[in-house]
Amino acid sequence: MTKGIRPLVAGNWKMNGTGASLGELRSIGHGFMSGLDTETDALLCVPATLLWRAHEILSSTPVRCGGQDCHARPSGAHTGDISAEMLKDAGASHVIVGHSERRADHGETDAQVQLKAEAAWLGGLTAIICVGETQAERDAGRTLDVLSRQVAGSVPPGATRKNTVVAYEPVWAIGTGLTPTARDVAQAHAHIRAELGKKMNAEAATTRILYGGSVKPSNAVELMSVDNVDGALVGGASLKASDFLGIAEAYRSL
Ligand SMILES: O=C[C@H](O)COP(=O)(O)O
Repeated sequence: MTKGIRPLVAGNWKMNGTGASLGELRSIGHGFMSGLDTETDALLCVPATLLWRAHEILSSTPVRCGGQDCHARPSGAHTGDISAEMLKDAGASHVIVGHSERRADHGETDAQVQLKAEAAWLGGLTAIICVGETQAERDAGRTLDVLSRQVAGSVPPGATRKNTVVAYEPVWAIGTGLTPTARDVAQAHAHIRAELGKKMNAEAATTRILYGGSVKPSNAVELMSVDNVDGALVGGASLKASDFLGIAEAYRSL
Protein backbone atom coordinates (compact mmCIF):
# COMPACT_ATOMS: atom_id res chain seq x y z
CA MET A 1 0.00 0.00 0.00
CA THR A 2 0.99 3.59 -0.43
CA LYS A 3 -0.30 6.15 2.05
CA GLY A 4 -2.81 8.46 0.39
CA ILE A 5 -3.55 6.16 -2.56
CA ARG A 6 -6.94 4.47 -2.67
CA PRO A 7 -6.34 0.91 -3.85
CA LEU A 8 -7.78 -0.48 -7.08
CA VAL A 9 -8.68 -4.14 -7.43
CA ALA A 10 -9.09 -4.85 -11.13
CA GLY A 11 -10.20 -8.07 -12.75
CA ASN A 12 -9.08 -9.16 -16.21
CA TRP A 13 -11.34 -11.83 -17.64
CA LYS A 14 -9.05 -12.25 -20.67
CA MET A 15 -10.68 -14.43 -23.39
CA ASN A 16 -13.14 -15.95 -20.94
CA GLY A 17 -16.82 -15.36 -20.41
CA THR A 18 -20.13 -15.41 -22.25
CA GLY A 19 -23.57 -14.22 -21.26
CA ALA A 20 -23.69 -17.17 -18.88
CA SER A 21 -20.87 -15.60 -16.85
CA LEU A 22 -22.79 -12.44 -16.09
CA GLY A 23 -24.19 -14.00 -12.90
CA GLU A 24 -20.69 -13.88 -11.37
CA LEU A 25 -20.35 -10.27 -12.45
CA ARG A 26 -23.73 -9.47 -10.87
CA SER A 27 -22.60 -11.10 -7.63
CA ILE A 28 -19.43 -8.99 -7.62
CA GLY A 29 -21.56 -5.87 -8.06
CA HIS A 30 -23.84 -6.95 -5.20
CA GLY A 31 -20.82 -7.63 -3.00
CA PHE A 32 -19.61 -4.07 -3.41
CA MET A 33 -23.15 -2.67 -3.12
CA SER A 34 -23.64 -4.37 0.21
CA GLY A 35 -20.57 -2.58 1.51
CA LEU A 36 -18.56 -5.77 1.63
CA ASP A 37 -15.60 -3.65 0.76
CA THR A 38 -15.59 0.11 0.95
CA GLU A 39 -11.83 0.48 1.12
CA THR A 40 -11.08 -0.12 -2.55
CA ASP A 41 -12.10 0.87 -6.04
CA ALA A 42 -13.09 -2.07 -8.21
CA LEU A 43 -12.99 -2.66 -11.94
CA LEU A 44 -13.76 -5.60 -14.23
CA CYS A 45 -12.09 -5.71 -17.65
CA VAL A 46 -14.37 -8.05 -19.54
CA PRO A 47 -14.29 -9.21 -23.18
CA ALA A 48 -15.57 -6.51 -25.55
CA THR A 49 -18.57 -8.71 -26.37
CA LEU A 50 -19.78 -8.42 -22.76
CA LEU A 51 -18.90 -4.81 -22.08
CA TRP A 52 -22.25 -3.23 -22.80
CA ARG A 53 -24.18 -5.80 -20.75
CA ALA A 54 -21.61 -5.66 -17.96
CA HIS A 55 -21.94 -1.90 -17.84
CA GLU A 56 -25.73 -2.14 -17.60
CA ILE A 57 -25.48 -4.58 -14.70
CA LEU A 58 -22.75 -2.72 -12.83
CA SER A 59 -23.82 0.87 -13.45
CA SER A 60 -25.85 0.93 -10.22
CA THR A 61 -22.88 -0.41 -8.22
CA PRO A 62 -19.45 1.05 -7.38
CA VAL A 63 -17.76 -1.48 -9.72
CA ARG A 64 -16.58 -0.06 -13.03
CA CYS A 65 -15.96 -1.77 -16.38
CA GLY A 66 -12.94 -1.77 -18.62
CA GLY A 67 -11.59 -3.11 -21.89
CA GLN A 68 -8.55 -5.34 -22.39
CA ASP A 69 -6.90 -3.59 -25.34
CA CYS A 70 -7.53 -0.76 -27.78
CA HIS A 71 -6.16 0.21 -31.17
CA ALA A 72 -3.70 3.09 -31.37
CA ARG A 73 -5.96 4.91 -33.86
CA PRO A 74 -9.38 6.34 -33.01
CA SER A 75 -11.15 4.77 -36.01
CA GLY A 76 -10.56 3.44 -39.51
CA ALA A 77 -9.89 0.37 -41.61
CA HIS A 78 -8.64 -2.01 -38.92
CA THR A 79 -10.78 -5.13 -39.18
CA GLY A 80 -11.31 -6.91 -35.90
CA ASP A 81 -9.85 -4.13 -33.76
CA ILE A 82 -11.60 -1.90 -31.27
CA SER A 83 -10.97 1.75 -30.44
CA ALA A 84 -10.86 3.50 -27.11
CA GLU A 85 -13.85 5.57 -28.16
CA MET A 86 -15.86 2.38 -28.79
CA LEU A 87 -14.92 0.99 -25.39
CA LYS A 88 -15.91 4.25 -23.74
CA ASP A 89 -19.21 4.25 -25.63
CA ALA A 90 -19.91 0.72 -24.37
CA GLY A 91 -19.36 1.80 -20.77
CA ALA A 92 -15.64 1.40 -20.08
CA SER A 93 -13.72 3.73 -17.80
CA HIS A 94 -10.34 1.98 -18.19
CA VAL A 95 -8.48 -0.13 -20.72
CA ILE A 96 -5.54 -2.47 -20.23
CA VAL A 97 -2.69 -1.90 -22.68
CA GLY A 98 0.57 -3.79 -23.12
CA HIS A 99 -0.48 -6.92 -21.26
CA SER A 100 2.26 -9.52 -21.70
CA GLU A 101 -0.19 -11.80 -23.50
CA ARG A 102 -0.71 -9.09 -26.14
CA ARG A 103 3.01 -8.40 -26.28
CA ALA A 104 3.62 -12.15 -26.86
CA ASP A 105 0.60 -13.06 -29.02
CA HIS A 106 0.59 -9.93 -31.18
CA GLY A 107 4.21 -8.80 -31.01
CA GLU A 108 3.29 -5.49 -29.41
CA THR A 109 6.30 -3.28 -28.70
CA ASP A 110 6.78 -0.63 -26.04
CA ALA A 111 6.34 2.04 -28.73
CA GLN A 112 2.98 0.57 -29.77
CA VAL A 113 1.88 0.28 -26.16
CA GLN A 114 2.71 3.95 -25.66
CA LEU A 115 0.56 4.90 -28.67
CA LYS A 116 -2.29 2.77 -27.33
CA ALA A 117 -2.08 4.48 -23.93
CA GLU A 118 -2.29 7.87 -25.66
CA ALA A 119 -5.26 6.62 -27.68
CA ALA A 120 -6.92 5.51 -24.45
CA TRP A 121 -6.55 9.01 -22.99
CA LEU A 122 -7.90 10.61 -26.16
CA GLY A 123 -10.90 8.30 -25.95
CA GLY A 124 -11.54 9.37 -22.36
CA LEU A 125 -10.20 6.23 -20.68
CA THR A 126 -7.61 5.58 -18.00
CA ALA A 127 -4.82 3.37 -19.36
CA ILE A 128 -3.63 0.43 -17.28
CA ILE A 129 -0.12 -0.06 -18.68
CA CYS A 130 1.37 -3.50 -18.00
CA VAL A 131 5.06 -4.21 -17.51
CA GLY A 132 6.93 -7.26 -16.26
CA GLU A 133 9.87 -9.54 -16.89
CA THR A 134 9.86 -13.06 -18.35
CA GLN A 135 11.33 -16.04 -16.54
CA ALA A 136 14.45 -15.88 -18.75
CA GLU A 137 14.94 -12.19 -18.00
CA ARG A 138 14.53 -12.84 -14.29
CA ASP A 139 16.99 -15.76 -14.39
CA ALA A 140 19.49 -13.49 -16.14
CA GLY A 141 19.14 -10.93 -13.32
CA ARG A 142 17.64 -8.38 -15.71
CA THR A 143 14.30 -7.71 -14.02
CA LEU A 144 14.97 -4.10 -13.09
CA ASP A 145 16.54 -3.30 -16.47
CA VAL A 146 13.48 -4.70 -18.23
CA LEU A 147 11.16 -2.65 -16.03
CA SER A 148 13.18 0.51 -16.73
CA ARG A 149 13.00 -0.12 -20.46
CA GLN A 150 9.29 -0.89 -20.42
CA VAL A 151 8.33 2.11 -18.28
CA ALA A 152 10.50 4.44 -20.37
CA GLY A 153 9.09 3.05 -23.61
CA SER A 154 5.45 2.36 -22.74
CA VAL A 155 4.39 5.25 -20.50
CA PRO A 156 3.71 8.33 -22.64
CA PRO A 157 4.77 11.85 -21.72
CA GLY A 158 1.75 13.53 -20.16
CA ALA A 159 0.92 10.62 -17.88
CA THR A 160 -0.88 11.65 -14.70
CA ARG A 161 -2.19 9.74 -11.71
CA LYS A 162 -5.70 10.15 -13.16
CA ASN A 163 -5.07 8.95 -16.72
CA THR A 164 -2.58 6.18 -15.92
CA VAL A 165 -2.26 3.09 -13.75
CA VAL A 166 0.79 0.84 -14.03
CA ALA A 167 0.52 -2.91 -13.44
CA TYR A 168 3.60 -4.95 -12.56
CA GLU A 169 2.99 -8.47 -13.84
CA PRO A 170 5.96 -10.83 -13.82
CA VAL A 171 5.20 -12.98 -16.87
CA TRP A 172 6.31 -16.17 -15.10
CA ALA A 173 3.77 -15.55 -12.30
CA ILE A 174 0.74 -15.20 -14.59
CA GLY A 175 -1.61 -18.16 -14.31
CA THR A 176 1.09 -20.37 -12.79
CA GLY A 177 0.30 -20.20 -9.09
CA LEU A 178 3.81 -18.84 -8.55
CA THR A 179 4.39 -15.43 -6.98
CA PRO A 180 7.50 -13.40 -6.26
CA THR A 181 8.53 -12.93 -2.65
CA ALA A 182 7.24 -9.85 -0.88
CA ARG A 183 10.81 -8.53 -1.01
CA ASP A 184 10.99 -8.96 -4.79
CA VAL A 185 7.61 -7.28 -5.24
CA ALA A 186 8.70 -4.38 -3.03
CA GLN A 187 11.89 -3.94 -5.04
CA ALA A 188 10.09 -4.04 -8.39
CA HIS A 189 7.38 -1.61 -7.32
CA ALA A 190 9.84 0.85 -5.78
CA HIS A 191 11.85 0.69 -8.99
CA ILE A 192 8.77 1.32 -11.15
CA ARG A 193 7.82 4.31 -9.01
CA ALA A 194 11.32 5.72 -9.33
CA GLU A 195 11.21 5.24 -13.12
CA LEU A 196 7.78 6.88 -13.25
CA GLY A 197 9.30 9.82 -11.38
CA LYS A 198 11.53 10.48 -14.39
CA LYS A 199 8.40 10.89 -16.54
CA MET A 200 5.85 12.30 -14.14
CA ASN A 201 7.88 14.11 -11.49
CA ALA A 202 5.98 14.48 -8.19
CA GLU A 203 2.82 12.94 -9.68
CA ALA A 204 4.56 9.55 -9.67
CA ALA A 205 4.25 9.40 -5.88
CA THR A 206 0.46 9.13 -6.09
CA THR A 207 0.11 7.02 -9.24
CA ARG A 208 -1.31 3.56 -8.67
CA ILE A 209 1.00 0.62 -9.23
CA LEU A 210 -0.89 -2.69 -9.21
CA TYR A 211 0.58 -6.14 -8.74
CA GLY A 212 -0.66 -8.95 -11.02
CA GLY A 213 0.23 -12.63 -11.26
CA SER A 214 -1.55 -15.48 -9.43
CA VAL A 215 -3.27 -13.20 -6.90
CA LYS A 216 -5.78 -15.18 -4.84
CA PRO A 217 -7.70 -14.59 -1.61
CA SER A 218 -5.07 -16.68 0.20
CA ASN A 219 -2.09 -14.49 -0.79
CA ALA A 220 -3.82 -11.13 -1.23
CA VAL A 221 -3.12 -9.79 2.25
CA GLU A 222 0.59 -10.53 1.98
CA LEU A 223 0.93 -9.09 -1.53
CA MET A 224 -1.27 -6.04 -0.97
CA SER A 225 0.52 -5.06 2.22
CA VAL A 226 3.83 -4.61 0.39
CA ASP A 227 5.04 -1.00 0.05
CA ASN A 228 4.02 0.64 -3.24
CA VAL A 229 1.47 -2.08 -4.07
CA ASP A 230 -1.69 -0.06 -4.65
CA GLY A 231 -4.00 -2.86 -5.70
CA ALA A 232 -4.14 -5.92 -7.88
CA LEU A 233 -4.71 -6.93 -11.49
CA VAL A 234 -6.41 -10.29 -11.15
CA GLY A 235 -6.85 -12.83 -13.92
CA GLY A 236 -8.21 -16.29 -13.08
CA ALA A 237 -9.53 -15.38 -9.65
CA SER A 238 -11.63 -12.54 -11.07
CA LEU A 239 -13.88 -15.05 -12.85
CA LYS A 240 -15.37 -16.22 -9.57
CA ALA A 241 -17.22 -13.66 -7.48
CA SER A 242 -16.24 -15.17 -4.13
CA ASP A 243 -12.54 -15.12 -5.06
CA PHE A 244 -12.59 -11.60 -6.43
CA LEU A 245 -14.49 -10.30 -3.42
CA GLY A 246 -12.11 -12.20 -1.15
CA ILE A 247 -9.17 -10.39 -2.72
CA ALA A 248 -10.82 -6.99 -2.38
CA GLU A 249 -11.61 -7.87 1.21
CA ALA A 250 -7.87 -8.14 1.94
CA TYR A 251 -7.71 -4.36 2.31
CA ARG A 252 -10.03 -4.42 5.29
CA SER A 253 -7.38 -6.12 7.33
CA LEU A 254 -4.54 -3.79 6.33
O1 LIG B 1 -4.12 -9.52 -16.01
C1 LIG B 1 -4.02 -10.39 -15.14
C2 LIG B 1 -2.82 -11.17 -15.01
O2 LIG B 1 -2.32 -11.61 -16.22
C3 LIG B 1 -2.81 -12.18 -13.92
O3 LIG B 1 -3.47 -13.36 -14.27
P1 LIG B 1 -3.65 -14.51 -13.14
O4 LIG B 1 -4.24 -13.82 -11.95
O5 LIG B 1 -4.56 -15.50 -13.76
O6 LIG B 1 -2.27 -15.03 -12.84
